[in-house]
Amino acid sequence: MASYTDELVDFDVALEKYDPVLGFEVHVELNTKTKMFSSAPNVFGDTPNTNVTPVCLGLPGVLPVVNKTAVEYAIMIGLALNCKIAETCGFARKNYFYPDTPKNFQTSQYDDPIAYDGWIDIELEDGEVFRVEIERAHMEEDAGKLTHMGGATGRIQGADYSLVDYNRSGVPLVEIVTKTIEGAGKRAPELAKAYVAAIREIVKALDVSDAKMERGNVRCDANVSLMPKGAEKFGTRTETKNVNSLRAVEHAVRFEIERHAAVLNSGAAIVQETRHWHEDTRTTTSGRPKSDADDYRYFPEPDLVPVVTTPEWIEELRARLPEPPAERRKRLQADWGYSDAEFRDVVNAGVTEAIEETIAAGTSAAVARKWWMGEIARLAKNADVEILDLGVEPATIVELNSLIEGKKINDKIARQVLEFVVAGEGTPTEVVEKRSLAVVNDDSALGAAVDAAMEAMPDVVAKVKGGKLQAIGALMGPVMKATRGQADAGRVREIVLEKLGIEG
Ligand SMILES: Nc1ncnc2c1ncn2[C@@H]1O[C@H](COP(=O)(O)OP(=O)(O)OP(=O)(O)O)[C@@H](O)[C@H]1O
Ligand SMILES: [Mg+2]
Ligand SMILES: [Mg+2]
Repeated sequence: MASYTDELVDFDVALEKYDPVLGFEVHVELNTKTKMFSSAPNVFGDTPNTNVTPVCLGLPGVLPVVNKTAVEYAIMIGLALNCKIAETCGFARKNYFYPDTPKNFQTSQYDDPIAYDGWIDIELEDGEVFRVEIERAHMEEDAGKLTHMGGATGRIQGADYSLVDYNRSGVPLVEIVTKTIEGAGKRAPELAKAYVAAIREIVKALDVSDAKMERGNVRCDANVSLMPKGAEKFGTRTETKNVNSLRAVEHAVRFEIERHAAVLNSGAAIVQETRHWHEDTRTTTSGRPKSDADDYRYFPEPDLVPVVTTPEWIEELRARLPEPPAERRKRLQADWGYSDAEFRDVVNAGVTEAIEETIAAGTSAAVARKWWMGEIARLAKNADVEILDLGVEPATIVELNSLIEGKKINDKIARQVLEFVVAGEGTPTEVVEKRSLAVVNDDSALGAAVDAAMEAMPDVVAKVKGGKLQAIGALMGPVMKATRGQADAGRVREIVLEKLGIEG
């Protein structure tokens, strides 16, 4: 048994002595209507054990059938990752015993993955583009979901009993495996996060997965090892399983680097094993030992025919690929004329599509950003929800903007109108009507308010008469008050000048 230490070495100190090597296995759940090898529905969140057929339960005598759409999605993922696509490939049985796998094997691919030898470019914060090479992307099926109940910690070892939901059993997966990644140095945690974010972005853009990490649609196993600087041979890796958020991927890699360094510094050896990630303590704990040649007793699946891909089919699928997300982002930023910081904020706020739709519906890029990143973001923050969860439609922004441009309301009132729209009071135009919020620019109403203000402030009037036109500003307060903020300021100024017989 290996010796462990709870000690950690400071990250920067660790990296003075060691070079990290990384490798990622990302499982992507496909959003096909049915499962990988059966007609059971592939739906998240249904009552446990309702979306199951004898095939996903592995009952005796059943025969699997490959889901063609799942194969197409796997090919599309391969193409998006610049992989070669196999002309023929088959499935294999990966044998292991665990209650989440009723067949006692997982149908996967072994030495002939559908896609192999690819790469993606990852842009790091320092602007450097880091190329991550893809070893393979292969098809397989998901296991059922175990929920560990009771016990002191609620974790596997501490649980009193476990529940299993086979709805997830047989859901189509694509596992994307990177080659070993060297040279990231201190940027290893950042690269880990950026890599998984890029994969998520790609499968989302392809629309082959719901890509929600919190639902487990995209799950990352992070392999980490350290080798002394200058060494040629890689160190022993650990594999932290099922890291399910971008932040967690970053933290898990960082933690393992700090932990490996401490173990190595103490003179002990790293044990090749799986590790569990704990979000609450931001630490990993030991899972099960795992050798490279883990004896899964892989053998070809006898019940499935090989998958044959024709060049025509592949080209047809290639034609379905969307613009690569990274290129799309560059194009949008250039089209919209946003600074790097402005664009980054928009991306981080998750409103890129909303802004795109708002512009398409008829506003300038500047106006779209002003609303989404300004007032809408503020309302979302106050309500403690995501911006998109407020449910503001691009059409609402276009309507508000045209009300402003048509001088029907001013900016300040427009912000109030938006609040009422968000509260469900109707469209901007309806709110303006219902609440009588339109700008007051008819001269009789404004004239009376101006008269009252001038009468109340004779000294201001004297200054204006004396040529200090900027003193008119002082009259604006009472006029706005009299019109509940709805006066057309430009028209007020004109009326004052008219009344005093001054040429504007
Ligand atoms: N010394 C190492 N340090 C860091 N990463 C490594 C090292 N050796 C291999 N890796 C990476 O670990 C990952 C191994 O994934 P792979 O799916 O091939 O095998 P596995 O983890 O043994 O099997 P399984 O799919 O059953 O988990 C790859 O991304 C590989 O590049
Ligand atoms: Mg693995
Ligand atoms: Mg793997």
